[in-house]
Amino acid sequence: MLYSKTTPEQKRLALRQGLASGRLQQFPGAFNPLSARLIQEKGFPGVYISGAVLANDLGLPDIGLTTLTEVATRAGQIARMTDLPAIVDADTGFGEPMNVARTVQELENAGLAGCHIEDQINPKRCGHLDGKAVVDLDTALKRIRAAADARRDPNFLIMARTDIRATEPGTGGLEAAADRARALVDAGADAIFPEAMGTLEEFKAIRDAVDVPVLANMTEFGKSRLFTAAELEAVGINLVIYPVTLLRIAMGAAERTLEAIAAHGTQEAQVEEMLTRSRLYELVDYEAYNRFDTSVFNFQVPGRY
Ligand SMILES: C[C@](O)(C(=O)O)[C@H](CC(=O)O)C(=O)O
Repeated sequence: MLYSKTTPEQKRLALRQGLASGRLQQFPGAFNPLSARLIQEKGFPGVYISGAVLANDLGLPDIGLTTLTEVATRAGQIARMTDLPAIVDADTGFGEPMNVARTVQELENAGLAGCHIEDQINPKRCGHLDGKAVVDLDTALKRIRAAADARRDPNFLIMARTDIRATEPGTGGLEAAADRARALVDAGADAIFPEAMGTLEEFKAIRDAVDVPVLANMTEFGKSRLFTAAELEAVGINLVIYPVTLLRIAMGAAERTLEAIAAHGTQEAQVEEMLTRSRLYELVDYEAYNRFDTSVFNFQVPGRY
């Protein structure tokens, strides 16, 4: 009932333990607090909170328009509804290294278990689009150093994302990504998110370059094929995210339903696809609120007062 009773510290520890377990951690992207409940119920070990989803949810493109306050607030609302650790996309960290430091502290305050900070210039783009540019190495490293220094809980995960792969064609970009990944780890990154890897061999090259956990981004309609968990595990990937999957599928269903209502004057044919009223109530733990109400109502004030 209400918010999760698992503390942010416990969630961060669970995230660290999951990453150290040697098993691939699958983190689906929650597009709202309720979907985080569903992710937990289905047995996943964690929740991802996508910057693209947070921006798109506001009707905005994912080009760095959202503010730290918006991201921390919404990510916090999602994180508090689940016992699972939640990792949020902190884009470029919302400014200079000093801003990155504040970003990390605000995300800690919001109950997140970790975040990733990338090396794109502003305005940033989706990592799977062309025409991206990255900041120089010095700036990229300072962002990560600032993030690592600012955290108060040593288990808050600082993940460095590098977008450099797609800025240089051929193997040049891959070598640049491996070099940058090594430097980012030296600057304090706990994990690496190599963006827009094309093949499993590319993921493996980054895996071999660093000795911290490596993330794979299985976003649809992007530059990477949708590798299975088994394929990713076989090349040593530790964490896989499905950032926009649930939003895309939910919006797809919403679009089809609106078309059906417009065409047929009823949603009758769509009802079978819906979460039923009772299933929805189950997800929000409706019964627990009723029990709480009854127990408070029946509470007997002890006679000594
Ligand atoms: C991971 C990502 O940064 C996100 O915001 O979720 C996006 C996902 C997407 O646009 O599909 C990305 O840049 O890959």
